Amino acid sequence: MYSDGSLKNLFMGLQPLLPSLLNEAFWDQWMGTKGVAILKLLLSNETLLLSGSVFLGPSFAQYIASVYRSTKNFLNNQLYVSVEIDDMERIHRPIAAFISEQMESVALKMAQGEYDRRPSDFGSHTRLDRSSNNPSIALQPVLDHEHRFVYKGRAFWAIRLSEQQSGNVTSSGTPWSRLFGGLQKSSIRITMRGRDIKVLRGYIQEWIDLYYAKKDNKLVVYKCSHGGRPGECSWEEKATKDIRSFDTVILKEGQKEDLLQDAKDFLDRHEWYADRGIPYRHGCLLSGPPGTGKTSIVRSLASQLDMQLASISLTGLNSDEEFETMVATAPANTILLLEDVDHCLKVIEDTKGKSGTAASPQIGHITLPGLLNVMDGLDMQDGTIFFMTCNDINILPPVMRRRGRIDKEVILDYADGYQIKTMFERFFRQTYFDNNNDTNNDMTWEDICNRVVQAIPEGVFSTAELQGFFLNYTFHMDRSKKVRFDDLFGLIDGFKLETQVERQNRERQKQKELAALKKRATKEKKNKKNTTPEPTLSPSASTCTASSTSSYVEDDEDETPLDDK
Ligand SMILES: Nc1ncnc2c1ncn2[C@@H]1O[C@H](COP(=O)(O)OP(=O)(O)OP(=O)(O)O)[C@@H](O)[C@H]1O
Repeated sequence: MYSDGSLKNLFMGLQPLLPSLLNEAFWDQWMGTKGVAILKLLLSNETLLLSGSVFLGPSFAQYIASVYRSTKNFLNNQLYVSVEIDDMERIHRPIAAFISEQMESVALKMAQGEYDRRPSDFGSHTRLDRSSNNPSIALQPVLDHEHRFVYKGRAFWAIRLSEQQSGNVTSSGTPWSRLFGGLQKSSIRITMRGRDIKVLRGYIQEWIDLYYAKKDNKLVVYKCSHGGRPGECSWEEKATKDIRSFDTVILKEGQKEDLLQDAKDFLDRHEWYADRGIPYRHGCLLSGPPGTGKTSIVRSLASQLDMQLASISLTGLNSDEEFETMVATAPANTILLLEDVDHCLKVIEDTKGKSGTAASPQIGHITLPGLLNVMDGLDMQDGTIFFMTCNDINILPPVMRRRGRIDKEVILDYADGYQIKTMFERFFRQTYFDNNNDTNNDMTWEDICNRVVQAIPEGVFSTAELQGFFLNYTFHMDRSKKVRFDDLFGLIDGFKLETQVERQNRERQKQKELAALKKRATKEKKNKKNTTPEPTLSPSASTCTASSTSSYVEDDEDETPLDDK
C-alpha cells in the first residue's frame, strides 16, 4: 500500500528504455541471433504460442509477482522502517491497546471486535459514553489488513499479521507451544516513513508508557501462562485491580507496619548486599489459617511499595527449568507471590516414594531441590521480594525456612480482640453510628465495641469469616432500616455454627483437590517412567537426599547463611 507511489516512480524511470526494447539489435545483443530466431518462431506459430502460454504462463506470472514483491521490499527497506511484535511478547498488549484506540479515529469498513481490556480511562475521549457495567467492545484491525493512522502529525501503518504472514518474529512462545496449545501465532507490524528505526522505537515506547501511565493507582497482577512444553511459558497481565489501601487490611497490632518496614529496609540496602556478594533477594513467609489476610496483605504491600504483583502457581509448572525461567523473567518492579506452598508440598510427600526417586520429590513437575534453588535467588532479578503463603507451616521442611531463603516469617492467625474491634469499627462506626441519630439510644460507641469484643471469642474466627458476618449484618440493617446492634449479639451463636459447617465443607473440597493433584502427579510420573528408560536427576537433585519432606536434608546446609545481616 505505502509503496505504490514509489513503484510508479520506478516504472516512470524505465520509460526511456522502451525504444531500445523495440529494437531487434538490442535482443540480438542479449539473446544471440539463434535465440532471437527461436523466439520469433515461437511467437509466429499459434500452436506453440498457445501451449507455451498454458505451460509457461503461470510460472511467468509467478516470476513477475516475485519481482514485484522484491522490488516492493527493496523500496520499503530504503524508505520505511518497521517493527514487528509477536503476540506472546509482554509489550504486545499495550501496543494492541494503543492501535485499538487509533482505530476509533480511522474510517474503518471492517474491524475485529474484542473484549475491551484497555485501562478504564484509556482513550476515553473516543469511547462510547456508557454507564452500563456490561463488557465493552474494542476494535482491532482485521488480520492481514493494513491501516494508516496519524500520531503527532506522523503517518504510521499498522497491520496484524496472521500466522502465515508473520514469519519474521520469534518470542518466548515458540511455534510448538502454539501447536500444542492450539494457539495461532500472530503479530503486529508497525511501519513508519524514515530511515532510523530508533525514531520508531521512541514512538512505540511512548505508546507503552501511555498505557501504563493510565494504570497508575492500580495494581497490575501478572500470571504465568504455560506453553505445551517445558520451558515454554510467559508472563501475562491478568488483571488490573484497584489499589488495596493499607488501612483496609487488619492484622494483629503492628504486624503490617512491621512487614512494610522490613520490605522498605530491604529495598534500601542494594549496596549492602552487593558489597557482601549476597544475592539481592528477600524471601517472606506468611502462614496462617485460610482467610486471615495473607493474599490481601501482599497485594496491599505491593501498592504501598509502588510495585505490581506476579503470581506463580507451583502446581501448574512443568519443570524446574520453567520455574527458573518464570522467576528470572518476572516483570520488573513486581512482588513474586507463591501461594499455598504447603498444599504443593503435600503433593511432594505423597508422590515421591512411588516414583522410586526419593532424591527428586516433585510438586507436579517441579522438584523440591528446584524450589530451593529458586529460593536461593541466583536466578532472581536483583531486588526481588517474594512472598510464600501457607496454611500449615509444619509441613514446610526446615531447610526451606532456613535464613537466606526465608528472611521474614509472620504468622497470621485467627482474629484477636484488636482485629475484631478494628474490623467492627471499619464496618459500622461511620455509617451506622456517627452518621446515624437513630443508633442505640443510650449506648456509647465504646460500650458497643466492648460488647462485641466480649461476645465474639478471640482466636476462633478468621478475618474473612468476620468480614462475611459483619457484611451480612449491614445488609440486614439496611433492609430493616433500623440500627440496633442488640440483634448482632443474638446472631453470634448461629454464626459460630455456620462457620463450623463452612470450614468442614472447605476442608473436604481441599482434600478433594489435593487427591486430584496427587493422582495427576503420580500418573504423570508413571507415564514418564514408562517412556523414559532411566530417569535422569537434575544436578541439583543429585546433590540432595530426602527421606521425607519434613526431614529433608541438603548437602549445602553449611553454606554461609544470611545471619550476619
Ligand atoms: N486481615 C484481613 N483484613 C482485611 N480483610 C481480610 C483479612 N483477612 C481476610 N480478609 C478478606 O477475606 C478475603 C480472603 O482473604 P485472603 O485471600 O487475603 O486470605 P488468605 O489468608 O490469603 O486465604 P487463603 O489461605 O485461603 O489463601 C478477602 O476478601 C479479604 O478482603
